[in-house]
Amino acid sequence: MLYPVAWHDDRVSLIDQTRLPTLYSRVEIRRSDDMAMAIKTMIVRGAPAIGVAAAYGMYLGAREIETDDRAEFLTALDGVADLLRGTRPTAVNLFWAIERMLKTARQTVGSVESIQAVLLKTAQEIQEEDLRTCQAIGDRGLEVLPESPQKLRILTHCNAGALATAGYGTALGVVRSAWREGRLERVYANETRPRFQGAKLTAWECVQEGIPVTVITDSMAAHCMKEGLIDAVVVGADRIAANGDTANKIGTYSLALVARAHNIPFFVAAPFSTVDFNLGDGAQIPIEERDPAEIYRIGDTQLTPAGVEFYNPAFDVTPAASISAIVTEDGAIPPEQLGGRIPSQQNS
Ligand SMILES: CSC[C@H]1O[C@H](OP(=O)(O)O)[C@H](O)[C@@H]1O
Repeated sequence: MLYPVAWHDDRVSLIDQTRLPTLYSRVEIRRSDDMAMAIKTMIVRGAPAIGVAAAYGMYLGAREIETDDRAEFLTALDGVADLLRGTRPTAVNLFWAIERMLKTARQTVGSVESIQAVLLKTAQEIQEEDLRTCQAIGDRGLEVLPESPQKLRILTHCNAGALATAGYGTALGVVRSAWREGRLERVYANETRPRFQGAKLTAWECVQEGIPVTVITDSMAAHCMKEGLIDAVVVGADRIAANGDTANKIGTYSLALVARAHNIPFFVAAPFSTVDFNLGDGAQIPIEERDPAEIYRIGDTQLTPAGVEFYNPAFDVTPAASISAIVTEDGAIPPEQLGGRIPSQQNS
């Protein structure tokens, strides 16, 4: 099993996803500011993985606070939360994980040391919960994939795999479950400009497990669907509004429109924890804009002339009406029914 975030004795170990696929390496994180930087620079990325990393970042920050005074400790912990909140704005998992750690600290009676101990345990619970959730999503996805005598060809976008979660993956979790059950012919992986998460990360995960994978450029996806090469599209999510509108990697929206035009089922695979029931629709989802250098530079190669301007939104929002179903750990839900599933206390 692939774990992008792992706790070892006194530190967090992250797979450095900026070095894959050419180099598998792990970065050791001992401080909250280093964890914040790791999230911002996408050493660790993917909504659930970001939530797990932020939870450990909260513990690392709590460990740095040198006071025995409870009030002083909780005030300083708020500062750690602000540091981590400032990393990336779209993945809701980051924010609920931070809030859950803060709530745990406030509700824990006893010494600062005892609060710190509970915070580490809570971060580990968030990680373990996400792994179980992803495995459930993967298996529940089997219930909605097209029934076919032939094995399926599933198109996915970006990386919603083990690398983007505590392990196993959401969209790629569905792929893993289909592969395990002998229902998958191959994955078509959109390369996913500008950071190439599909070409670099999804393809790497598939190759590690012997899952046949065809990498295509984003601009080829519509042609592949039109040519009958794709049986289903399964993607992840960074934040889902209560009406089912879904924010995911830039390029997801156009995939959904083309899939619908060709009557190809389009599924979002995501844990309930990615649903932000505080947002009525997708227009309210904050969309991260990243460094334009991601567009104009690949390695040492400059792609554009001087004098041009850039626009680099990292996500777009797919309307609920373009989504066939949202596959959660509790099964597939028509997006329009999501609002009726508000949990008693979301991510408490
Ligand atoms: C399992 S959801 C992963 C989700 O996060 C990715 O974004 P990024 O690589 O920028 O963190 C992408 O939207 C994936 O679908």
